[in-house]
Amino acid sequence: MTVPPTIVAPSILAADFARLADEVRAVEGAADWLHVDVMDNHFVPNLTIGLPVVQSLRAATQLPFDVHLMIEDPRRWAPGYADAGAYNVTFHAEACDDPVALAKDLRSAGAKAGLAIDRDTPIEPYLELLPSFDTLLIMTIKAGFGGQRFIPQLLEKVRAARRHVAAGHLELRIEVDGGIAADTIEQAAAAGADAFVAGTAVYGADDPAEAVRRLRALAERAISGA
Ligand SMILES: O=C(CO)[C@@H](O)[C@H](O)COP(=O)(O)O
Ligand SMILES: [Co+2]
Repeated sequence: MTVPPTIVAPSILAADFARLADEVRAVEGAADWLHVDVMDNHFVPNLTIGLPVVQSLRAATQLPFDVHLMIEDPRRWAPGYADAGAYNVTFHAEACDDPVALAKDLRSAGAKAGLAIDRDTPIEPYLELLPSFDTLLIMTIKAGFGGQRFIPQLLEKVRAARRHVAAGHLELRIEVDGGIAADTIEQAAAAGADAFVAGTAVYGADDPAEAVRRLRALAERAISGA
């Protein structure tokens, strides 16, 4: 698989769940990854979908799945998503006492491994773990719900992560998630993010595929400094 320089990942949390396969196909050809938010009503106070839905959806699209686990006990559940064909499986640092061991399990199961950092979690303690990961997901809201307002102060974590990645020559995606839209994506890209989750901004648009293309163009313009 060729690796695009900028990833846009529509979050199906903002899609119409009664028409999920159609909603996914609406962004196929425009999106790079499909972001799948799994919530268990314990780690976050919201409940979404789980493994059976991901397994069924896997057959409905060619898009790589970017699974974002907002669950307790990710060591029990995360490898199942890799087995179901997820491209990238991201779990929260706050929910896991041995993130490096789980990253190894995910890679052994054939997936990329992602570490997520919620709004109130500092990034510094996790920087030294990053060589074990393929993706670092930095929440730009408090995890749990779509449609929240982007918190620009959280981009300081993105800047710190980008500096660390550059200094260590790490191969790591820095993904931002929460409130990413046409008026916020450029700041996130300029701070050093290169993967962008967007739920409301994509599925709330009249033309979701066009919304994805527009977001990517804005991010690429900010990254190139144009
Ligand atoms: O993980 C989450 C929410 O916890 C996100 O992936 C949201 O689904 C993003 O939605 P928008 O903020 O783009 O509406
Ligand atoms: Co998410």
